Amino acid sequence: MSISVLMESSPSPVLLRPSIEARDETGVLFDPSKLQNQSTLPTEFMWPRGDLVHTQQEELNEPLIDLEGFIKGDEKATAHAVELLRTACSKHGFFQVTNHGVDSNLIQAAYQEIDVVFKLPLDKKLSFRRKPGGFSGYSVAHADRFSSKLPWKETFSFGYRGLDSDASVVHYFRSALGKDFEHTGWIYQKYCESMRELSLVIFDLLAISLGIDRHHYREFFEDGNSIMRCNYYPPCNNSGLTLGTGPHCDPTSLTILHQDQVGGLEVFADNKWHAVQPRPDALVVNLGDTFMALCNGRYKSCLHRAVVNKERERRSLVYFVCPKEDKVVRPPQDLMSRSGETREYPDFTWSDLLDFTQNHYRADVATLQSFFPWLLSSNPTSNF
Ligand SMILES: C=C1C[C@]23C[C@H]1CC[C@H]2[C@]1(C)CCC[C@@](C)(C(=O)O)[C@H]1[C@@H]3C(=O)O
Ligand SMILES: O=C(O)CCC(=O)C(=O)O
Ligand SMILES: [Fe+2]
Repeated sequence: MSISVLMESSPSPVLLRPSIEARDETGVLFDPSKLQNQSTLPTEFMWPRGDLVHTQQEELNEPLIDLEGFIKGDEKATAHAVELLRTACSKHGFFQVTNHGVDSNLIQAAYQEIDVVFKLPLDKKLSFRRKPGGFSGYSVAHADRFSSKLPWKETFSFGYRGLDSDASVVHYFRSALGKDFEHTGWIYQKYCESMRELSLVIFDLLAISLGIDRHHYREFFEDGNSIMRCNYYPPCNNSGLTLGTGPHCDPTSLTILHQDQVGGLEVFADNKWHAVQPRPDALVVNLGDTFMALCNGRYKSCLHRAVVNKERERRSLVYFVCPKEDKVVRPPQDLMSRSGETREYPDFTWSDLLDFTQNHYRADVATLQSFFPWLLSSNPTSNF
C-alpha cells in the first residue's frame, strides 16, 4: 500500500482543516516506512528556522526530585522536595522524579508494547486511526489534521478514566485493535493506573508548595479522565529541518513522560532550549496550561519540543492528566484570598479546551492566549 501525506490546495500552518479520509484522491498520504528512506524532506515536514533554533550544550539545571521521603512521610525530605519543586515550577514548569513508585518492569513492558503497535502493517494501524474531532487512535504525522509543519512522528493515543473499575483501557484495545491485543491493553491499563497514583502524589506536593490545603488538587483530579499517548519518532535523514513535536505547552494539567535512551526531549528555560538527558529511572514531569490556570499563573506551563534523530528511532510514553470534562477550572479560594491576587484567567472547562485543541486550533506555545478570546466570543456570559 502506498500512503503519503494528504495535500490540500491552501495550506494553513496553524488552523485545522476538516479531517479527510486517509485515501482521499485530493491528496497524497505518507507511508512512514517509505518516508524514512527518502533523501529529501517533503515540504510539509519543514519547520521554520525560528522553531528549529539549536539546543544549548549546557544541561538544564533542572531538579531531580527524589519522592521516596515524601511518600514515606519524612518531614525533612518533604520540605526539601517542596523547595525544589517550587523553584522549578515558578521558573519553567519542569522537573524529574525518581523513586516514584512506578515499577521499572512495567515501563519496560510498555515499551515492548509500543513496538507491537507501531510495527503493525500500515493498513492495520489505519484501521484504528484517530476519528475526526476525537483524540483516540493512531495518527501518521497528524496529516489528516494539518497541512504544514507536520511532526515527524506516529502517535497512538487513548483515554483513561480515573476511578476505573471496568478496565476501560483493555476494552478500548479489544474493541479498536481486536481481541489479540488484550495483553497490550492490560499493560497500558496497569501503566495508566500507576501513572494516576503518581500524579495524585505530585498534586499533593504541588498543593503543599503553594501553601493550600494539601488534598485540594488530589480531590479536584481524582475523578479526571486522562489521555495516554505513545509516540514513535522514525529516524530522519533531514533531522535538522523538521521536528518530532513542535514547540508547545501541553494544554493539559500535568504530564508524566518517559523517554527512551535515544533522547530528543528539549525544554525552554532561561531563553534557551536545553536537552533533557534520558534517565531510565526517572519520569519527566511538565506542568500544562490547565494547571497554570489552576494556580493563577504562579507556576509556568512548560514550553518544550522533541527533536528527531538521523540514525535512531525514538519512543516516548506520555500520560496527560486532565480534569473531568465538565469541572470548572479556577484557582482555589484559599490561594486567592490569602494573596489578594486578581484572577489571571477566566473560568473554563477541560471539555472546552480539549474541543479547542482538537477541532479549532493546533496546540502550540500560545494555546491559552488564543483559547480565551475564542471561549469568550462563544460564551459571552462568562464570568471574567
Ligand atoms: C490535548 C492534547 C493535544 C495534544 C495531545 C494532548 C496534549 C498535548 C497536545 C500536543 C502534543 C501539543 C503539540 C501539538 C500536537 C498536535 C501534537 O504534536 O501532537 C498536540 C496534541 C494533539 O492535538 O493531538
Ligand atoms: O516525545 C517527547 O519527548 C515529547 C512529546 C510531547 O511533548 C507530547 O506528546 O506532548
Ligand atoms: Fe508535550
